[in-house]
Amino acid sequence: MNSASLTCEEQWKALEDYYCKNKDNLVLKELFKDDPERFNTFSIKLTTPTDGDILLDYSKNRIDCHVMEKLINLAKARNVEEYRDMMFKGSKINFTEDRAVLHIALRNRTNDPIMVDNKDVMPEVNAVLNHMKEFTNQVLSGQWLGYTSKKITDIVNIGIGGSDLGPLMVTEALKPYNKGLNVHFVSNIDGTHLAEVLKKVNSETVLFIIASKTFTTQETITNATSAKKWFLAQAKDEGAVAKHFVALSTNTPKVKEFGIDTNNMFGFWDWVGGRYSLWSAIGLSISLSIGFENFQNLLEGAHFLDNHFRTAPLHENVPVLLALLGIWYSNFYGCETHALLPYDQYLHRFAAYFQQGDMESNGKYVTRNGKVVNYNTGPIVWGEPGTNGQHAFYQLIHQGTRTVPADFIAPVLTHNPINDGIHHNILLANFLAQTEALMMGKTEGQAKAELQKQGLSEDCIAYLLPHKVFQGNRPTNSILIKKLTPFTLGALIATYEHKIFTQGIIWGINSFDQWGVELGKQKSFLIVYTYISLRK
Ligand SMILES: O=P(O)(O)OC[C@H]1O[C@@](O)(CO)[C@@H](O)[C@@H]1O
Repeated sequence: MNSASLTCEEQWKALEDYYCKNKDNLVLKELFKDDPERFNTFSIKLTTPTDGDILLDYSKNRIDCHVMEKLINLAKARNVEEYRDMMFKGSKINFTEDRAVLHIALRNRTNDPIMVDNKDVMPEVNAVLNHMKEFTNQVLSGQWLGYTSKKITDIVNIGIGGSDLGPLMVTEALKPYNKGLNVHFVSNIDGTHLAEVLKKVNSETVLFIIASKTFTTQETITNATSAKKWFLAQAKDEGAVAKHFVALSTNTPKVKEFGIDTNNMFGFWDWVGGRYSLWSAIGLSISLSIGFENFQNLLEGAHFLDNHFRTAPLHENVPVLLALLGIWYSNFYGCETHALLPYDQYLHRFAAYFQQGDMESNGKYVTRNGKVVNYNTGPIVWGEPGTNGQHAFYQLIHQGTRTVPADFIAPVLTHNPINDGIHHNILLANFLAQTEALMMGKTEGQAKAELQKQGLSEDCIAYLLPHKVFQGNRPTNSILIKKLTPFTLGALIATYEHKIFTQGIIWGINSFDQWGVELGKQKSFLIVYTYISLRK
């Protein structure tokens, strides 16, 4: 029987059988020795229109062609392609909230109609983009003036989760494109977060952006209320609020109730998930930071990757391959975590962003059929930029008892070639050396030879030797972009969004609701109200 025609269960069993028989035979240094073409076999290059190539090198994974064939067959058996097409068409695949999942519409640069409830969403998407463009240009040109007729110098984005992490990560990543505004983010209910920012801004030249899809999130509304109180204590005029507060939300009544002029509201829709919302009005702080044209380039990059994901065959599909490799480690090697290791300081919030993106999407244990899973779903996602991580946790990655699949990400070119580029050369050397060292390890013979060169006694060598051996065979992906630009960042983020989507479909879970965050919130409300009532 052609293995592609097996059922899901049979495909999963085929992978389990292959894993059990071959898990100890998949030794990377042997696989490379046996196949000089291994890199070419297990790497993919995407050529962008103007921002160079994007390379995925997945050759340093514990796979061979049989594993990849079985994983692709599993994806097919789990109808990944069908669900992908349903998402792009606007089907309500977020089945517990009866919503479409259409962050791809926010960056649908071809403007092809996308229907939700028999209505093309693109006219409204474009209307909000035009409003964002107009407002961005007004603020950056100095046309938009505060209550004392001064231009805006600082923006403060008040939001949390998807209303904070995306704008924060992107504005940090694209700092080289900043147009001059000082950009601040307040998210934590801890008063320290807002207090420290308020020390840095002037009520006459600050613009507060209240970012909240629901406009009911306790942290955000509390922070926004305190910011407004601080502002009015200085401006002393309710009329001044309209010049210094804008809202990003789906909830017009709540925005009005807060006291923000709905002309200063940038809307979006319930089919935009919070953790997928940076492409929407939630991205206003990004647009104000880097300019609307660069925000559009961010959208273009994501759209480029959307087209790749939508059209490339599964075995040449970057997000699908990353997803399947993650499944191979989570569900067969039993790995609990996945590390995102960007070798670029501008991407220092990249892992944090995908902690929500991945863990709030796939941290689920019930399938679309309402059954409790009997397999692992979303991994614990973590990471820090290189080379800092090397001095923090690489000891565990190299010699710990756990296998930590890791994605190494780097730009070939830096924005800051200081000191004749020596810094970037060292950074990239570490990027390359670490993935090789994780793969090759260090044998007892190699470690012994090194110790002997140090002139140590035989007893000392025997004592130290076990600690100096590296088992190696530790899996990594290497992702290289030409340079960190709005386009390549957009493509990179979309890559991981679609990886998460693909894994959720294979696990049969809903990646687009987040009931798990509600329980804690409800209890915190109860405690707050109890505390307040007791104080009276
Ligand atoms: O944008 P908002 O509605 O204020 O929600 C903020 C965040 O809160 C959640 O934890 C959901 O309650 C995240 O999913 C969301 O991004």
